[in-house]
Amino acid sequence: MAESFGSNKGAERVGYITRVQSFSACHRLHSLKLSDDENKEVYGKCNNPYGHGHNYKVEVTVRGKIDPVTGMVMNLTDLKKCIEDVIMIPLDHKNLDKDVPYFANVVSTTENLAVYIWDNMVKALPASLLYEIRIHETDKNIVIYRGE
Ligand SMILES: Nc1nc2c(c(=O)[nH]1)N=C([C@H](O)[C@H](O)COP(=O)(O)OP(=O)(O)OP(=O)(O)O)CN2
Ligand SMILES: [Zn+2]
Repeated sequence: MAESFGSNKGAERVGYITRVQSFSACHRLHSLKLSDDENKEVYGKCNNPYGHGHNYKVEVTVRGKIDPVTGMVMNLTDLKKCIEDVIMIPLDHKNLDKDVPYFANVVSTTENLAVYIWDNMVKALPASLLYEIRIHETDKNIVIYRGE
């Protein structure tokens, strides 16, 4: 009976670890596939030609086996370095639409920002570890992307 409380689960335990990173950037929601009037209609105030800013908060979650020797899914210090390379250097204090080539013809919605971060984080992390990118665009607007 006592075994069912965790002592006999075998060697493999799976854990999820998350690191949170904030960054500031400005953008404008504007689709090259829509007319100016359609853009105004779809994006409203967020289509303002002079843009607007956000203090984004990104949660990067990795999932994997808890190494029985190190006790870690991965070293959070290594995850911190990946976040610096993938999020902070290219995005912090940037104009997403003008400074980040990816958004030259991709609308800088938070959904697309999550895809951008996912695609680059996947390349920076060991294989199969990335589980979720969660972005708080504002206190009220949250986007989740899991690579689907
Ligand atoms: N599906 C999406 N919809 C919207 C996005 C987005 O990225 N994906 N983005 C925006 C605007 O860029 C902007 O972020 C909206 O800001 P705002 O309306 O000010 O944010 P809040 O809703 O949190 O503010 P309120 O205080 O409630 O007005 C719009 N849509
Ligand atoms: Zn916005």
